[in-house]
Amino acid sequence: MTDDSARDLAESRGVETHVYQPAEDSGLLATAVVERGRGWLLEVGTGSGWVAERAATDAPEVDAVVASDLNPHACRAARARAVDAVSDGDGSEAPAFEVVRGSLVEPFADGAFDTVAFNPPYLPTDPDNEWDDWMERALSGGESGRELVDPFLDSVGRVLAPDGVVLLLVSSLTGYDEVLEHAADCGFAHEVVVEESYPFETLTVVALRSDAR
Ligand SMILES: C[S@@+](CC[C@H](N)C(=O)[O-])C[C@H]1O[C@@H](n2cnc3c(N)ncnc32)[C@H](O)[C@@H]1O
Repeated sequence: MTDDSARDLAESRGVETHVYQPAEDSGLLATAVVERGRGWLLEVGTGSGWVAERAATDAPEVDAVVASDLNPHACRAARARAVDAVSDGDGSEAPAFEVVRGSLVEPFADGAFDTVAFNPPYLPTDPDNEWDDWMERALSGGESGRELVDPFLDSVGRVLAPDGVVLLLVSSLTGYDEVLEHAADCGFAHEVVVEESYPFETLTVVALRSDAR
């Protein structure tokens, strides 16, 4: 079977091929966001928008939520979720959160957010096995697993308000120590918010704050 016919079959059976659906990693990030999110919150790489909805509806210290993704299918799914999340869901009320299409924090102004949350694509992927679709963009962190995490850490400080916090999901598959070393090089101190171990990986959400405070 060709890749295209496999995809057609998956689509005709309603199997999601374009948008990452909530999984254990999403659940851990949502727990951290509800516990630690505050003020204006940006969720980078929102996928289905499920974490952003939790931030908008369940996080007591969060005032407003913006969700972003590079994937246009994800942006559409997240926008539909944001509309459905308000009481009548017919579009007459403001959506529960705003959705912006763009890469990492590029679309956003300096110092705009008190909290930035990210569950990045993190699986180390052999370049010969890249599969080149939106699901690859959701899952693959390139050869090292850190091809999105590193540029995110390099740029996120720009959009953080003074005293802002980053909530970043890190997998042991991506290299926990390497990610935290890069975060330290970018001027962040870290603290573990929540951690779970599974048969093949340990997932940790770290809170990162500028260590220049
Ligand atoms: C592991 S999924 C997480 C989805 C969702 N946040 C969750 O926890 O269920 C990673 C998401 O990052 C998005 N993504 C990949 N590259 C991106 C980029 N350069 N800028 C913004 N989002 C990106 C993918 O499209 C995908 O939706």
